[in-house]
Amino acid sequence: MKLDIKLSSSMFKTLKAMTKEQVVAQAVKTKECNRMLEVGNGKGRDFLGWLHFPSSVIEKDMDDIQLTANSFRTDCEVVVIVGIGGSYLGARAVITALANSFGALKNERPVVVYAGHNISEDYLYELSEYLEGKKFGIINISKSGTTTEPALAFRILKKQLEDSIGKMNAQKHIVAVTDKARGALHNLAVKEKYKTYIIPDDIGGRFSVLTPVGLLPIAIAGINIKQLIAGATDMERATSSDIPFENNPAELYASTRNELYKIGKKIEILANFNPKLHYVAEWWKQLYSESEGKQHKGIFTAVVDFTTDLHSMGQWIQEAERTVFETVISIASPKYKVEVPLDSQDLDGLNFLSGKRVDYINKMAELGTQIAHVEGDVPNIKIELPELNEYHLGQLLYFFERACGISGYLLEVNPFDQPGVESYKKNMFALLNKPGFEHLKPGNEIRSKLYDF
Ligand SMILES: O=P(O)(O)OC[C@H]1O[C@](O)(CO)[C@@H](O)[C@@H]1O
Repeated sequence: MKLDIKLSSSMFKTLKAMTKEQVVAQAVKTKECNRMLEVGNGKGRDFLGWLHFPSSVIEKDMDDIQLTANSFRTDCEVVVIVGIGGSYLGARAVITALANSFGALKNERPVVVYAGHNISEDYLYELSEYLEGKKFGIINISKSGTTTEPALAFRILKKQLEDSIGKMNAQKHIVAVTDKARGALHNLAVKEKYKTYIIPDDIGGRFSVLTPVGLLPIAIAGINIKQLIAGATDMERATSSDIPFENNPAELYASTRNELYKIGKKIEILANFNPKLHYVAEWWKQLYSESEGKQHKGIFTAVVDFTTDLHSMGQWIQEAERTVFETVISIASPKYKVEVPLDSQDLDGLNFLSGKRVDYINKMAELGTQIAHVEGDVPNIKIELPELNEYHLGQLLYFFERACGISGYLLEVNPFDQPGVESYKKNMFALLNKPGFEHLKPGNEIRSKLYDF
């Protein structure tokens, strides 16, 4: 088996703040954490379904997802993916990475748009306005089935679709992805006879991209889900605890970032040099911050798109508090070729680059950034993908999931819960007078200090 994602062989030189020996010294403990995932005797053990999910996905299930996707591709000009957090970011990550950046403007169909990931009235108005008169479908994704943001968006979009094509036809253009037995979305889907896909009980939202949660929207966007799963399955094998520590990318990454955390590098910046990776980073941000940020511990996760953000965050990264390290996702070969043309007048002074590929210039920017940041005491981990395609993206997603589980155990937290997310929800429900939450209403005195409404 070919393992295509590699952590840079010069990684230990670029850590600067610590040595290879320091990381290798954690091999035994890291492997123990990886085994805890495999044996299922660690914290959050009821949520380990993602661990062997890629290798257990059956062809028949993928074919069924593909069939549903094909019917949406044929029938719809626009498909709205409704969801938030882990019920949306994975799909958006893969679709943004692999679809043409200007597909919608080139009239490629269906256009995939998103809703339910915010509570903006203006966003919903503009979305409804855009959908007016178009053939559209809705994929509504929520494991709990009760999350306010997607439930609200779905209620509005469902009405628009029913008003436009009638209730019976609307039923054929709505799919629910949710729990097999519980939650408002499950009940609604049964009542309305929607086609439904199940999110397994033992897979939490942020670990669900390789289940129907991610696979259905990704297939609707015309992306090969079998290749995605093939990549993830190979990475499942490559990160098993049987693989020696120094060849095991998930163990190496988990161990390195935890050692950096211990020496005061409290912030991890995930950087890319290709805007197509922006949502992969957003997905990673949720994965690691919800998994590790608890008990007053955990690395703070931040995302930058380079070179864009070198012209904004670059200053901070180079010279502010030395509490950051950087993980760079690098794509070895781009899909297309663009060369800098020769200009006889050279008014812009760029002829020194003529004949060079744009990617070569980008790679020099990447190397220059790595050298500058390492010299500025920002340790640098590089994750290299040979190219941006379904297979390597499948590898990358699984790699991050596996490393996240290991890393959470190294930090001695439960990487599979998110109790802190409930606090804002409780206050919001109380403020909105949701039945059952009245007693939690923040006191008027505190409210008057905080809010002006
Ligand atoms: O799929 P659901 O239940 O709507 O949850 C969406 C997201 O909300 C959270 O529960 C809290 O942010 C995440 O863990 C999850 O990914």
